[in-house]
Amino acid sequence: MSRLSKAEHPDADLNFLDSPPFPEDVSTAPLLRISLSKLVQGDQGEIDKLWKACRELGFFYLDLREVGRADSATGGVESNKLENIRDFDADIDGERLLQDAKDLFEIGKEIFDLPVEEKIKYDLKDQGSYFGYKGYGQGIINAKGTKDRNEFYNVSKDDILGLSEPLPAPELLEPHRELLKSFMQHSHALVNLLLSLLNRQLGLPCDKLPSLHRLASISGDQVRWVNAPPQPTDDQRTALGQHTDFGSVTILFNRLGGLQVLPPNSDEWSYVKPLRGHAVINLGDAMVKLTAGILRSNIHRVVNPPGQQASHTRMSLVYFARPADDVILKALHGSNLIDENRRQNPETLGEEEITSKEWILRRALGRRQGGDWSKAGGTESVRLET
Ligand SMILES: O=C(O)CCC(=O)C(=O)O
Ligand SMILES: [Fe+2]
Repeated sequence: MSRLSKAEHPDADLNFLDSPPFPEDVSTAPLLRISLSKLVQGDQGEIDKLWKACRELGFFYLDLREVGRADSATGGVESNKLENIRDFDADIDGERLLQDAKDLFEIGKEIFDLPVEEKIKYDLKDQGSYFGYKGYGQGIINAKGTKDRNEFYNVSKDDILGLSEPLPAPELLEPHRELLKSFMQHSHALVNLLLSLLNRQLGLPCDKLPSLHRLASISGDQVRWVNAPPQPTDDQRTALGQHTDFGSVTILFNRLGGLQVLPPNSDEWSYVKPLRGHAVINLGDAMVKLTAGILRSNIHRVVNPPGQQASHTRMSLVYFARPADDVILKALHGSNLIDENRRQNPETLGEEEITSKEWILRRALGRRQGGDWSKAGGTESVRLET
């Protein structure tokens, strides 16, 4: 684990050294930078920043550097500092997550390098599943049915943890199941830390949000690699159409730019500049529904990388945490803040009885070719003032 002092980690050092630079002259979104190290120490100022980020933009950077297993297991996340954080604290390890992500980027390249005939064997859409492969142009980016410009490979958490039958997968993934497991466990530990902190800010009964997201519950949690080769300069379009994420918390590792958000009260897309040593974290629709709109799931999309990065293949790695399959996505009881918001906004929020599983399937498959776009919408319309 690296043990560099802050002085050796100046902010100027946040660029990826092996990629062309992110341009200076494009507008970037004002994501707050939150320190995992401070969160695990229970620093109230940092927790306030997290709360603000989750309410206002729904996106933030999490600085994962300098947090190793030892910090969380012994000194950092002590139960007297952060109640509710017990069973998963030993898995909070930012440095390990960064290393796993780096290793998984290499595996991602091998997967996408496979011949298309091999990759499409793992497209499981016709079996009603969103796990496995989605080919280039097999998703749609708008109501007109315009094809996307990327490919995905999705791996189910339940498959890797042995909670469900293994899905068909390329042979080259087999030796890397332990790596995937480690990445999933460490990502999930972060998710639970964030959910515990939000649970407290919301005034929910102890452990409510984490209890809907147990690592061992059957859920739609998944790792996704996204791959987008450079687009011709005279024919560029959105690679991944604008959307909100379906689930609860998304942990995203990016190296090249291209991700854009539409900040609240703005009609201009802004880039999210990738920062070394950081993950980009965003909340999804489930958090909006469970909190009656207190938390925000912001619209985002992916375009061709900007500036000198445009001629490079863009790959990203994502962990999507979602509520357990059987959780009904309705406002939770037991928080005055949520009750108040529900009372104030009864018609915007709706109270549809839909389980997490149905919601994800409807949204994910609605954005595939031949899917029902009209049913693929998320919580974009829930735009409450904070
Ligand atoms: O590739 C990215 O930066 C974002 C991907 C994304 O938004 C998604 O897969 O939901
Ligand atoms: Fe997304």
